[in-house]
Amino acid sequence: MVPPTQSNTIDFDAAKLQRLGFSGKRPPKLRPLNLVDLRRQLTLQLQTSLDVERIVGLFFAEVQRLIPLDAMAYQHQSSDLRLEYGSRSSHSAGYRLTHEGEYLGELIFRRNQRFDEQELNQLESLLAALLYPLRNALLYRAAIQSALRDPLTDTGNRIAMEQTLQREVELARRNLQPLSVLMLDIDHFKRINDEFGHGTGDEVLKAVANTLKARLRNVDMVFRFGGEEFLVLLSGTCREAAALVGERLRMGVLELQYLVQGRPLDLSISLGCATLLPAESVESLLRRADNALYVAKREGRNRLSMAG
Ligand SMILES: Nc1nc2c(ncn2[C@@H]2O[C@H](COP(=O)(O)OP(=O)(O)OP(=O)(O)O)[C@@H](O)[C@H]2O)c(=O)[nH]1
Repeated sequence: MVPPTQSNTIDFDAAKLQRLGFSGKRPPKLRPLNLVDLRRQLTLQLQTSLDVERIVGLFFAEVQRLIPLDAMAYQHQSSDLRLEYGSRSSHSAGYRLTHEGEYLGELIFRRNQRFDEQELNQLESLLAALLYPLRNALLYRAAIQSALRDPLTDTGNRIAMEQTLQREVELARRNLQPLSVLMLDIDHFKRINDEFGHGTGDEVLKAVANTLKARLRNVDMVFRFGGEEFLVLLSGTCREAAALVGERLRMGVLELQYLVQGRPLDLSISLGCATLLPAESVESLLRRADNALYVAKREGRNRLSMAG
């Protein structure tokens, strides 16, 4: 398939920035500004986006209209954000950002030349323009992430699964790369619930999900899409490699030492594996994986079955 050359979507962020005299394709050197003008301009520009990377990148570029920098780093661990701009250099000025007591991350400015007192004061003044937009962008990011995650197992939810699958299948086709999926289900899970209660059932779900994540390279590709059903998306993975991953996951759950009331609980999973065929739809891929899972269950559970 040929990649689209034209898009009908409008990037509102970019359009707004352009109206404010700031386009993504910036000239190499921007006109210097004084502190008051730069702060005013920053306040306007930083409000144009809810994307943390965009806001922090914009801040780095604009600050240099007043204060030369070689690099800047930003991190916010709980949001899994670590951004680096420019190249490492010897001197640094670091700030712990907070807004009304709320932690907003750490920002470090770097340069080969020491920062003087006046520059530090100016940096602090400019940082004030960053706080509100950054806080809003972090909140937005958290909201998006929680809308796409299953809170019990901290894996992707069904919406995330559908979005990611669609995107990855299109990419696989465009780049002529293989893609496989593993659909898996905990064996006799109903018995665990019936015998030990739903609380224990929930804990078992978490333990299985953690085992899957620990045994996979890209933990963002695990989705819980039904009660005790998970999907593992393996981009760039052919049938044989997917079978190896499936076996690794099966063994991982089998080896899980899960104790209930001091007694070990025997846990196992059944898996169905399907590899994307040329021109195949997402629905058909999932159907084949589901059929393979059904075969694994029918043939005795605790096994992997490959779709034809
Ligand atoms: N604790 C808990 N149980 C759930 C959750 N979602 C679904 N279930 C239960 O999962 C069980 C699924 O049972 P079945 O579909 O019969 O499958 P099974 O007992 O695993 O049997 P096989 O799949 O055939 O091996 C049901 O008892 C559901 O109530 C959940 O979020 N927490």
